[in-house]
Amino acid sequence: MSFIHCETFTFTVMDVSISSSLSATRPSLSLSSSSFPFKPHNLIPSPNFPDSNFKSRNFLRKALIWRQNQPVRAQNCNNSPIQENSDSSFSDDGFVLEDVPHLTHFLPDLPSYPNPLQKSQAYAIVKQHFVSPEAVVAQKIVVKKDSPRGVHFRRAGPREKVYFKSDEVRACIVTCGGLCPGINTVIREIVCGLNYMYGVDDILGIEGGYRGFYSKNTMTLTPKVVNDIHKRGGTFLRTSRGGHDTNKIVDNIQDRGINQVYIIGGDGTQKGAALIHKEVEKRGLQVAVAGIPKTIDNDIAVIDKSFGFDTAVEEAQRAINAAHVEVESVENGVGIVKLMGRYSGFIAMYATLASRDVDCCLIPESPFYLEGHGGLFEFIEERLKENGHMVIVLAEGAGQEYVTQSMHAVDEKDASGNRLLLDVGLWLTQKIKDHFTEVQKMTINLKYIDPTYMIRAIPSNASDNVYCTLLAQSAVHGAMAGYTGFTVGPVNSRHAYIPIARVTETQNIVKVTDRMWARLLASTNQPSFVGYNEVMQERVDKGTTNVINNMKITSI
Ligand SMILES: Nc1ncnc2c1ncn2[C@@H]1O[C@H](COP(=O)(O)OP(=O)(O)O)[C@@H](O)[C@H]1O
Ligand SMILES: O=P(O)(O)OC[C@H]1O[C@](O)(COP(=O)(O)O)[C@@H](O)[C@@H]1O
Ligand SMILES: [Mg+2]
Repeated sequence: MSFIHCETFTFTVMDVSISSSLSATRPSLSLSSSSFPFKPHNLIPSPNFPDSNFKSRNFLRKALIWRQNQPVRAQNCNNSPIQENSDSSFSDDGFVLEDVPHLTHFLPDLPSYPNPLQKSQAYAIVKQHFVSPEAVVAQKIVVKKDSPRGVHFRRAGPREKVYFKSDEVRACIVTCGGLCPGINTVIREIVCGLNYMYGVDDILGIEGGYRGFYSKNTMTLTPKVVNDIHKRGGTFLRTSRGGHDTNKIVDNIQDRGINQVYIIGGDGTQKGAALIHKEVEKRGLQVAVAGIPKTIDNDIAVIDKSFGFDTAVEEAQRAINAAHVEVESVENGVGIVKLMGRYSGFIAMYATLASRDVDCCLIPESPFYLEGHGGLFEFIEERLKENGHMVIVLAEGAGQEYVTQSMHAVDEKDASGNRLLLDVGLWLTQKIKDHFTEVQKMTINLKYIDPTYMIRAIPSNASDNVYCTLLAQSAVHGAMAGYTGFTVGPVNSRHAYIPIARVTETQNIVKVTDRMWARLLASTNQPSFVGYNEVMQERVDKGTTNVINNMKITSI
């Protein structure tokens, strides 16, 4: 068994089963990484680790070749050679650690200090004060007996050593992108965590998103100032889209003497955080950059779930209930509820599964069609005959291709470059109305509810509050321990430090081939629309249209 990793190097290799017997001797070995030519989030695969699980196959192949050509030099994490454990040998069990950067990677002489939590009353009773440097969290927990051990992330939590003296910390917090329930709780808990756990009392709030670094004044944050903010929706610090200017931001960080930056935001924000981290590293500044992932859409990769998502699903129930009450009180009532979800239908899917009053859920990941056998119109007709009413839940990103084409709209973008969506709810309402009055000659009662901003603006519920606290405290522990360029989040229910690139390279979407979507289909009994392509092709073959894309629109 062998264990090769090092907090002090950018690249990490682990070919190891971490066992408790090993942790006592901390069998950490490191490879000299100076000659390593590329560093996509510090990942080195074990030699026989199958790269089919990864997007960056090429990288892994190169890493593998590089790794096989390297002389192995055993060291511990303080760079002093250690004796290889007797039961340590290189094993090809496919263990991979995707490590996060550490300040000592580019500031090797940075002094460390004992963690003040050692003396904390709160932690006095905890069996193991500090998270062992060997503790990692597996990305995949459902495995087969002989499958490679796979990707792991560093477990989040307090470390024995910190790389900042409490009275030398000047932290700042910024919130960017769209709103989401729970942002204020995260702000509050970063401030309180820094203050109560580490005695830090110099914390600045950057107002109005990234551009606030260079165009606004800062506000001083103390536990007293943020005491009540978790009871409010929105963000106490305000937010914005666009305005990310890496150099101006880092100039400002430098000018203000900030050495810990906490960045709360979605995929766009995290990409910005990665750039800030890189610039900080380039300038050789002792500045820890910590990202806290935020999105109501739950589309951030790797982490189990984003904060505010549970609150959103819960609040969505109120809109669905209202739609249901309305439509069951009239004849042929059809309720349409639009929920957020730009590219992913998680809110719609979970709200549907939770509600039991929803007859049909439409999400961006599962294309649907309106006319013909197996189409939405046919399904609505059946449900109305059967029950006299029905409720449709619609994610805002669903059917965008239809709406765009029918409105001949041009692509518009917001200040951050995100495509602006058209209102699919209004479009669908009109289509259903037209179909049933003009084609079916049937009177229906349509009620369209768009609760999106009402959902996004509420404070977080109890479970999200707890979750936000964990995120905030993990971020604080990570920054104090000298980690940087990382994002925090739960992976299989354990909080971990994840390289930022890992959460921005892909977006989480509902996998319609997974069992969860099947559960939804089984609960609503809606059409799966899987025949979509076949139907379209059939129509093209029949000569009704020449272009599949046009067909989608002209036939609706
Ligand atoms: N690729 C990127 N590189 C640097 N900054 C970015 C990038 N994408 C977005 N940002 C910045 O991140 C902030 C929030 O991005 P946005 O996409 O609006 O929200 P979210 O972070 O929730 O996805 C904005 O200030 C924007 O300028
Ligand atoms: O109207 P805004 O503020 O641009 O926000 C709308 C978008 O924000 C979202 O809530 C996602 O926001 P983020 O990208 O900031 O996470 C989407 O669901 C929605 O399309
Ligand atoms: Mg986004």
